[in-house]
Amino acid sequence: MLWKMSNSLVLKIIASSINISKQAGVIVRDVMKKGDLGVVDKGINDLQTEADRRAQNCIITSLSKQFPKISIIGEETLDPNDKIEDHWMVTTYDESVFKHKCPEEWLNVTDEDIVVWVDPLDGTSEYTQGLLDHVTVLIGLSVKGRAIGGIIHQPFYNYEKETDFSKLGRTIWGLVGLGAFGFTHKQPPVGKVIVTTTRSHSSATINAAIDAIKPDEVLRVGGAGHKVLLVIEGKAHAYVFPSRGCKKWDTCAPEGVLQSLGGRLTDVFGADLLYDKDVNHTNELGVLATHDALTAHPFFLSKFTDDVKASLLSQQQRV
Ligand SMILES: O=P(O)(O)O[C@H]1[C@H](O)[C@@H](O)[C@H](OP(=O)(O)O)[C@@H](O)[C@H]1O
Ligand SMILES: [Mg+2]
Ligand SMILES: [Mg+2]
Ligand SMILES: [Mg+2]
Repeated sequence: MLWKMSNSLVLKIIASSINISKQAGVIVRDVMKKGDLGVVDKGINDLQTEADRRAQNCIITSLSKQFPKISIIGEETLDPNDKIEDHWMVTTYDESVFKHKCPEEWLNVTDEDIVVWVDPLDGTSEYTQGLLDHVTVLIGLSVKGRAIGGIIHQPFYNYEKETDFSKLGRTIWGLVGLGAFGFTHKQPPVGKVIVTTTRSHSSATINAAIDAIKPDEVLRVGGAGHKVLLVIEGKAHAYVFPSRGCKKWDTCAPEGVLQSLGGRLTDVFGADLLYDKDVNHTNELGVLATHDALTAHPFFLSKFTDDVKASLLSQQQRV
C-alpha cells in the first residue's frame, strides 16, 4: 500500500477514474438492456435518462469518497434521495497507470488545484435512438483551470460485432506530458480535409463555417467525446462546432486526451477553454478541436469568417 500512497494525486485520480468509468459503462449498458430508459426532457433537444442519473451517481459517489477534497462538477442535477447501489461505489485503481512516471509538472498538484468535470453519458440523444457507438462516459481532469487529462470510456465499442454485452467497451485515457492509451493513435489522411460536426444541433452559422472550410467530407455524428475520438483515430482532421451549447463536461476529458497527443481544443477565436470551478458551464464561443496544434489548428481557425464570429458573439450577448 505504501507504494500506492507515494503516487501523485494526479495519477491516482486517473487510475481511479478509469475503473469508475468502466462501472459507469456497465450501468449505461444495463439500463439499455432492461429497455426502460426513463427519459426526462430537460429542455429543447436536451434529454436525460435513467442511465445518465445512475452513471453520474456512481461516478460522483466513488470519486468524492476517494478524493473528498477535490471539486467535482457533473452535468446532471440529481435528487439527493436517489438510491445509490453498493456496487456503484468503486474504490479500486487501474494499476497499469502506476507503471508510468508522473510528468514533473503534475507532481506537486494539490486538491485545491483540481476540478474534475463529469459527463456521465455523452450522446444521450443518440443513446435513446440506438446510435450506441456515439455514446461515451467522460471524466475530465483540470488543474488550475486547464484541462490536463481525462478518460473517454466508450461503453458500446464493438457492439456491431460483439453480441455479449459484458464484452463491450473500451477505455481511453490521457495525460499531458505522458500521452494517451487504450487505442491506436492515427493521423488523418494527407491531401484531403475531413471535418466532424453536430448531427442534431445544426444551424446556418455552423453550415456557413463548414462551407468556408470546403471539406472533402463532413461526418455529422453525436457526442462531443465521440467526435474527438474520430479526430484522435485519424478519421477526421477537426471537430468544428461554432455554436454555443457544448458544456465544460463535454470538452474537459476530450481536450485533456487530445492535448496529450499534440492536438488542440479551443473556442472559435483560438482562446483556451477554462475549467475553474466558478467558470460559466457553457462554452459560449464554440469549439474547435484539431489533430495537430501547430499547423491544423491555425488553418481551421483562419477559416472562421467575421460573420461566424459575430454570430457567436451576438448569441453570447443574448444569454
Ligand atoms: O451529455 P450530452 O447532453 O449528451 O452532451 C451533448 C452535448 O452537450 C452536445 O453539445 C452534443 O451536441 P452535438 O452532438 O449536436 O454536437 C451532443 O451530442 C451531446 O454530446
Ligand atoms: Mg445531457
Ligand atoms: Mg455531453
Ligand atoms: Mg451527458
